[in-house]
Amino acid sequence: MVVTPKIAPSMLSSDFANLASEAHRMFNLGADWLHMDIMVEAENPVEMVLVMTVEPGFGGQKFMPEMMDKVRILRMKYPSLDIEVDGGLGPSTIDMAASAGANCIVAGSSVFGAPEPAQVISLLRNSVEKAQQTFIQ
Ligand SMILES: O=C(CO)[C@H](O)[C@H](O)COP(=O)(O)O
Repeated sequence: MVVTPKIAPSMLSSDFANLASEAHRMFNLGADWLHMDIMVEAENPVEMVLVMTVEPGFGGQKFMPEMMDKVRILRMKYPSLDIEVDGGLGPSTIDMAASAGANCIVAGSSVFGAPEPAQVISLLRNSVEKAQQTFIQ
């Protein structure tokens, strides 16, 4: 079973005064999900694991490649689990996360700060799909 790529622009990087239009804009540009930092208590079995690739709390931080070991181990053990990475992801870092096995990509500043956010969303998705081809072979 191959998990599908899910690209999730982080609303932390959006215009908070216009959240509804920012959300519509991202979906219209090709986003699958929107990422919002909300803490809740979970009672359900695990559906997705999030590996933070920056310190939680704010956008625009540097990607931590050392977190990819966790992603790799999780992907080896759980081939059909949604594995999300969050922080510092964009065109220059996505291949590290995708090749480690992440399929859900949270990206804030690289999407909201891009002149063409749709191109970044598409690039992130393509990178995950391309990496998944190498897993299948
Ligand atoms: O949840 C977050 C921090 O807690 C943000 O989603 C994360 O930092 C994404 O921002 P960027 O892509 O700019 O690093």
